[in-house]
Amino acid sequence: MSDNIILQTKGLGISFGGLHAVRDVDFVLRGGELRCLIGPNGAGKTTFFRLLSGQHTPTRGEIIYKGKPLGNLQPYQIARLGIGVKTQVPSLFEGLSVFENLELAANQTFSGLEAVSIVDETLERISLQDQRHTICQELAHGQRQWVELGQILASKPDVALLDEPAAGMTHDESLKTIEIIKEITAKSSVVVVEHDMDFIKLIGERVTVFDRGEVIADGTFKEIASNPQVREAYLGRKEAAVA
Ligand SMILES: Nc1ncnc2c1ncn2[C@@H]1O[C@H](COP(=O)(O)OP(=O)(O)OP(=O)(O)O)[C@@H](O)[C@H]1O
Repeated sequence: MSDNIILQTKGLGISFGGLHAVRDVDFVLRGGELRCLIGPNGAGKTTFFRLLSGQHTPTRGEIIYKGKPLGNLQPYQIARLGIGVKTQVPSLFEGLSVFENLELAANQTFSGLEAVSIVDETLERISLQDQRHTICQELAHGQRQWVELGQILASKPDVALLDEPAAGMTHDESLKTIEIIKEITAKSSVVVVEHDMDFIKLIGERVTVFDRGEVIADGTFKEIASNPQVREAYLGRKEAAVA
């Protein structure tokens, strides 16, 4: 892997009919990096995320993971290669406990006592030690999101793709979520897709901005917040201004 690049796209694109939802995207994620993807509604963030996770097949370009083209793999095959995904659609086993859900995730990579010890450690990191035997369907919204992030923590993938991990959370829950994401980054390179600017500002890491399917800016939050093209992309759609 040159320059510690773990995941890369070259000229990546997908069209739906005549609409270029993602167009000619060159993207580089390095080992240990936490990258945020933002953009106004319809910018192509989720579509790009789905291309990376195998939920969509590119119509152009390629995705290179650990130096090799991914090809047209199914999501489960991509997961087996070490790319963990948290989508907006809940993926918990509702009738199982928090512990059991985390154990299933840990067992993707670890077994026996090691897996159990990783689950214990994960319960602490997501602050749900007291809910270890609670059935997931009884959890509050924020806690469910944390169990899903805990599944990523427990399986320790090489790359973690997180789509709107703080959706529907209170401010305090979002702060806890940022802590968990930083814990994930200790073991995995992470991509976070998010439309909430305050959340991105609080994460305080490098940001890539999408608009109309293309990358229009890349840099620190401060850099992208003062970028005229980024401000135009947001303000032009009468959405929240970049703070
Ligand atoms: N399966 C699909 N078929 C047709 N058009 C699609 C499909 N998925 C996405 N699109 C279109 O592609 C464009 C990009 O959508 P996408 O959901 O990726 O944007 P986004 O940046 O994630 O926006 P949001 O923040 O609103 O979720 C939009 O115009 C959307 O309507």
